[in-house]
Amino acid sequence: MGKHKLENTLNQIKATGKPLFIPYMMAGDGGIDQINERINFLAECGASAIELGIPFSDPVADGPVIQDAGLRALQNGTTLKLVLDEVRKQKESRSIPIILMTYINPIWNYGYEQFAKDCDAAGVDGIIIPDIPMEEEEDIAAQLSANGIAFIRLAAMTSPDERLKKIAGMSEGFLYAVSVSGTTGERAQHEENTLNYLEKLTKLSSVPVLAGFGISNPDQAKYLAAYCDGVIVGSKIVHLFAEEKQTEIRELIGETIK
Ligand SMILES: O=P(O)(O)OC[C@@H](O)[C@@H](O)c1c[nH]c2ccccc12
Repeated sequence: MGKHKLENTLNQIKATGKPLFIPYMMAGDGGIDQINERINFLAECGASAIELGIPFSDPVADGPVIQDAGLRALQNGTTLKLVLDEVRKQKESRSIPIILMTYINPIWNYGYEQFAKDCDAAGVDGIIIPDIPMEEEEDIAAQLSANGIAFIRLAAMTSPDERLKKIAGMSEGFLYAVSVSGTTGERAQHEENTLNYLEKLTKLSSVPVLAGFGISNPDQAKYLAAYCDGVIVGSKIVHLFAEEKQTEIRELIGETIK
């Protein structure tokens, strides 16, 4: 058994032989009252866990689709506090792990210790912070660890092997293998060396490895998932929710994990 519930849940799904599928959704896009509704919908579609984005004014890793969704969410008055309140309401009835994706600035404003406690109280299983370098993560890592929350690390294709090894060894819950160079968003195809990179990370990592960035259809998802444990899909899901194309979301997830 792994140290975190998130890792154990993902490993149980992995043991069924199906690829893991983690959809990303922007909290507050479509309204704050849609947060729990969309989480339930994605769970019912067969998602393995949910990556829930906290909108932020300066989202350096986000491509245009997610940036726009973040703007809409901010205009709806979405804040980290409101999202945690919503997620907490559903804690007892929720059957799927929740991972928060937030830049470090909103966590800093909230206070590291309070943030970690409130995440735990809301039943948040893991955290992704894309803009904190490994060298500066000690304080937030300590608070997350004290509250049993998995700190998911991001691996980059441009990192040398030594660094990848270190990141893979540190990641909790799963390892996020960023599979393009650049920001989030749909891509027609992935570079050929992505496959070697995923294979390498899968060998290095003791937690599940999921590929994310640039994936928007079941063929791409299955192609990459054959070299790791599963995929994360963001922009495509965000885009389909914004157009209220829930049926297409169901097909995308269903086709990938079938
Ligand atoms: O949108 P894409 O290309 O499908 O990529 C997933 C991504 O959106 C999601 O995981 C995410 C959204 N914002 C991020 C910032 C950093 C890392 C990851 C993310």
